Amino acid sequence: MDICFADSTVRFGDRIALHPLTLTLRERRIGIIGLNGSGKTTFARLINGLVKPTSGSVTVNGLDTVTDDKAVLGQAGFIFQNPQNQLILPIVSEDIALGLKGRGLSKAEIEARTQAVLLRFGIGHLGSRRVHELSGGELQLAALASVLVTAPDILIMDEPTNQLDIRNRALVGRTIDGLDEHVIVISHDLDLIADFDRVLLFHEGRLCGDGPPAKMVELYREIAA
Ligand SMILES: Nc1ncnc2c1ncn2[C@@H]1O[C@H](COP(=O)(O)OP(=O)(O)OP(=O)(O)O)[C@@H](O)[C@H]1O
Repeated sequence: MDICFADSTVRFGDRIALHPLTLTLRERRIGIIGLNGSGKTTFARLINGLVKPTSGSVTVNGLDTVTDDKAVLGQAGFIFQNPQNQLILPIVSEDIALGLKGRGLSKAEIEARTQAVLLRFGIGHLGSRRVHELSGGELQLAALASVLVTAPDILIMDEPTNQLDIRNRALVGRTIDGLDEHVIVISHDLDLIADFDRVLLFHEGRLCGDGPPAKMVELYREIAA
């Protein structure tokens, strides 16, 4: 994985959501922390092209998020804060299979891959369930399966343990630990990112810390005080 921000900025009208930023990300587990409104989601959305830089550029494995936007979406999967908004078909397995449509795969191959990804996350029993009946933890795992079935190199998760109880937080944490993919996680749950390789700290639209988790959490507590 190679994600490069080159003097990238984001403005929404008069508001600067992200001040000029230049950095390269290569680590397998990257956490993003900071106060509400500090620019974390904007930064993460730049990676898969959901937000385009107002100036500067962002490239993912050499692909530009503006000019190669479709290819970038194939490299970087995004799991939104509310996974129920992401799962659009009523039945879990139908939703997972949806990501594989239009790729020239046979029906049998789509079914096999859907089943394989459900088993990978230990949620084979959820395949035939209705999305709106799932618990928060089950929804998070179903969303994970629906994104990872398309085999992205990078997975970006926006507050994956938000609204989860202590048991489901641990489950999602263990699941992230076991993933082969590169993972970038935005989180207010500081335990979740405690063992990550690198943590980025945002404040008022600027990257104000970049380092190991313990150090960045300490700096974050100073900023928040
Ligand atoms: N589409 C948009 N239009 C206008 N302003 C926006 C838009 N998206 C984000 N912003 C603004 O940009 C700033 C950064 O927002 P962002 O969502 O990136 O913060 P965040 O750190 O992810 O916050 P939180 O922890 O609350 O989710 C905020 O001031 C926000 O209001």
